[in-house]
Amino acid sequence: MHIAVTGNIGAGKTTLTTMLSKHYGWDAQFEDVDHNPYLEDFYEDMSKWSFALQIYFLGSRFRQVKEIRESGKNIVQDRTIYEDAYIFAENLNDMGLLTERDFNNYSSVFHLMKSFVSAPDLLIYLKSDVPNLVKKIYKRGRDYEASISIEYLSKLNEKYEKWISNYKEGKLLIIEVDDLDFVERPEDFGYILEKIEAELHGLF
Ligand SMILES: Nc1ncnc2c1ncn2[C@@H]1O[C@H](COP(=O)(O)OP(=O)(O)O)[C@@H](O)[C@H]1O
Ligand SMILES: Nc1ncnc2c1ncn2[C@H]1C[C@H](O)[C@@H](COP(=O)(O)O)O1
Repeated sequence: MHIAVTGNIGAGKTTLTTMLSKHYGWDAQFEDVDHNPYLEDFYEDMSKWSFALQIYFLGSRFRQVKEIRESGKNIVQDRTIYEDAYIFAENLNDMGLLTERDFNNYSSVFHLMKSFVSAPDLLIYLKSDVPNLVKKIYKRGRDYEASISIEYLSKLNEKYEKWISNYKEGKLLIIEVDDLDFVERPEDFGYILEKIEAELHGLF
């Protein structure tokens, strides 16, 4: 079983991935954030570092895809390779922060990799509005994320909405998280588990 948790920055992916892996006793796969050699520089100068960061995330995410394929274990994954290409890289290109030449180069590598990628059995989209994302990013308190603008988050949210509304690769569960506190309220976590189990009925 392969479940992936998707959503904008601060939506709660890492938190929910951790909780689900503990609850089901499954392995968790997290994004390469703390040891990422480009992320801090990227937020200081997006135009300069966007290509290097995208290549780094693509490689790191593809390594995860390979591990998921080879391990045969049940896995909960924090963010997918699709988001790097369809959300972040596309948005940086739209914003003029990733040149056409670099975006085309990136996209051709991504499309090659995509042919080796299997979609998760279930994609869980944590849908959140921008003010809530801002609150959560502030609460998490990574210094280098202080420069993230409302405009950047809004554009990413638009990309998420477009991608999710066309997603047909596998089962999809959309959870509106703005009024949920699945950390402090067991009933909210229970609500998410019920939804997951209803979607995966027969696969458990
Ligand atoms: N539903 C929630 N209820 C309460 N706190 C949350 C919730 N989702 C996320 N948080 C908090 O918001 C911050 C960002 O969450 P995180 O899981 O790191 O988001 P993401 O991985 O999507 O960027 C963390 O401090 C986390 O504890
Ligand atoms: N592909 C990406 N391009 C730019 N930035 C990215 C990409 N993937 C992740 N990020 C950033 C966004 C956050 O600052 C950190 C961690 O993501 P999060 O949504 O908080 O788990 O990396």
